[in-house]
Amino acid sequence: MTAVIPGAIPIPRRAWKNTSLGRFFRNPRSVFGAGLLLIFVLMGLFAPVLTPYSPSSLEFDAFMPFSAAHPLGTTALGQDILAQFLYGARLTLLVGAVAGLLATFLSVAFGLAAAYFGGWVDEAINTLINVFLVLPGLPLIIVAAAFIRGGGVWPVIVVIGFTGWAFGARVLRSQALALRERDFIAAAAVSGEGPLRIIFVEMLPNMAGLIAANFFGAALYAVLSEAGLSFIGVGDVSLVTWGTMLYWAQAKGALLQGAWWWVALPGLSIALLGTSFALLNFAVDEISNPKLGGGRLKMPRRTQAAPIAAPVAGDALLSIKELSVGYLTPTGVVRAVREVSLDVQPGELLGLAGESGCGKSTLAFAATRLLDPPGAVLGGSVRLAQHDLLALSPEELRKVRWKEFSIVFQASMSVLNPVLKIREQVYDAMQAHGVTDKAKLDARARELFDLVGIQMQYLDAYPHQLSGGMKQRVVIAIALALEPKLIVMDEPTTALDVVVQRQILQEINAVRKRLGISIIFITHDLSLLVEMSDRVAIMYAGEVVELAPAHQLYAHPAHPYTQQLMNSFPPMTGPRTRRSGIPGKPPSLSAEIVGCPFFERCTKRMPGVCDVKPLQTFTVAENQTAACFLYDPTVPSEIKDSAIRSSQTPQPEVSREPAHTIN
Ligand SMILES: Nc1ncnc2c1ncn2[C@@H]1O[C@H](COP(=O)(O)OP(=O)(O)OP(=O)(O)O)[C@@H](O)[C@H]1O
Repeated sequence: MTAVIPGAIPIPRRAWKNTSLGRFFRNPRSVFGAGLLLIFVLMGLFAPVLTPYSPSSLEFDAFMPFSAAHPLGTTALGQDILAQFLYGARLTLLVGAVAGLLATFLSVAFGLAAAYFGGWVDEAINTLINVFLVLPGLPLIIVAAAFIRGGGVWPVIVVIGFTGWAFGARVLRSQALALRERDFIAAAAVSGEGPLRIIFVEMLPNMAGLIAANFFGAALYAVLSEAGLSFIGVGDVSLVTWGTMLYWAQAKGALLQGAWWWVALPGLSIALLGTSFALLNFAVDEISNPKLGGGRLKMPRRTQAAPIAAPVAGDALLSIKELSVGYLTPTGVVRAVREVSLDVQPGELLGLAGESGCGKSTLAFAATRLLDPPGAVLGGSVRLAQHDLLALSPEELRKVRWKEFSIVFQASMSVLNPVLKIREQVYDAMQAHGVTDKAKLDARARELFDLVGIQMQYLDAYPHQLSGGMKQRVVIAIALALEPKLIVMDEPTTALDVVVQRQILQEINAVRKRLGISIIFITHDLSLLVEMSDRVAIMYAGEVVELAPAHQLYAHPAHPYTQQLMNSFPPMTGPRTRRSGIPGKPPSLSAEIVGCPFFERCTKRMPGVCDVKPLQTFTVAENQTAACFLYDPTVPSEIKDSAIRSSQTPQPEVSREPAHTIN
């Protein structure tokens, strides 16, 4: 019996009619296509039962009319036409199925290899595909078949298979290339899945419809090619297929003799077989794509979070030291992160904020070894517990990722594979790290769903059946699967509406406190960050310009940039007032920055100090640091006082650029 949770919209148990087989039988095209194919298969299988004659026996008179003994008469050579037709189905289907499979196998192998390995492999395969596509199909088969003429059915199958793969390979290559760029493939690679598993478990199921279409197309091509070859007398005309029936009917003047059915029967059957392949092609495509098979399920009521425990204090879990990261572009190096040092304590939620383009994501990507070229770490170190993250080999990194730390990105719900059920995807991360026991996997999945507030029934849903918020919860559940010590969350809720964002953020915070994991949290919502973080780091132009406990940062922001940033947001309490952004724009990260990067936009700037001295970080209060010369004990207090005084009088605008988005 399905348990009913009050207030929730239960997912009905998967009725038989909702299974792939159920949908197959409810689809008129698949029923008609499969029905036709079944008739032909049964005809071939039961040929010895349906007719007493051998198809090649020449013992009867030529062109005998219809009779009880010969319901379809006889051929010019005295063979029973019904026997020829029934037995002909056997070889015709065999050629279609086996040559279709062979061509499909080659298409999949070449198409996937080209897309997955890229580079010279792709170039070589693409050239081969182009050569096969440029060569005219039928003449190519005729030439090839002429060499192996009279060798039975297998040479015909081989020739058709080897000449019929190129078009499918091109289509599958394009599909695989598109899939390779999808987030869920990148996520599978990041979670440690090997190339074979990625190809066979992640990519192939997503291509099932196309592969099936390819198979039916190739089978149709094979049947028609065999008929064409036989009809013109190439191939083995001593075999009995519908193609050779056409050949003999034409050669012996069946139409002139009035025996039109000798031509019509195999011709019409070939057309009907083609129709059944085409119908099955459409149906399989629909069934293999879960998006076409079910409705969207509604958001369930969230479960109540358990009481929250305080975070555990102790030595730094993550220690980033003087990390410098750049993008090596043709016009020079964009120095996106500049000698950043940050520590994250066990159980701590460290918020990271700053304007768009200040290097938050680059810092998160570089620290977790996810930076792709042209990004490169230019210096510094990252330690997570006992691991020197930047020095780990790919294999060592694979073992550490998900187990020691995991990552949730902006809109990372797109990492969910659309054709795999949520359950399989939750299991995946755990299986990649050696948890294979089904009971343990199931128990853990249930635990995780409970943690992030999703009903268990959704384990058996497909991603498209979940709302955006639920998908994001699933991704967070997956990130929690192996109880990592640290989760890096880069704007994990940006793609969601404000209400769902809040819910999920609160949920994340509750889970974090309950499990004692550390989180680096990047979000555009600074007031929320202040509310939920233990400490907040403010980044500007690739540097951490202020680091302080959240309440301290809120009550006494030290850096003028933080102060101006805070002024850009509505207050958490009190009346709402009109807010403006920070005038001006950050400096170019490609250029050398002398002095304070915020100098041009700062209302408290001290010319002659801030724009000439190398930037340093100063202690402002207990646990609060700021990269600002207002806190430099060597700068005379008169200069500081004058700068602060002048900031209280209206400032000339440095730039009339529109305010920037604050992230
Ligand atoms: N592939 C790239 N090539 C060159 N420059 C890049 C590349 N990716 C990012 N950058 C630059 O690096 C700087 C930091 O970008 P990053 O995405 O880390 O900032 P961010 O603070 O996370 O911004 P956002 O909040 O918009 O994501 C920006 O100036 C950006 O233009």
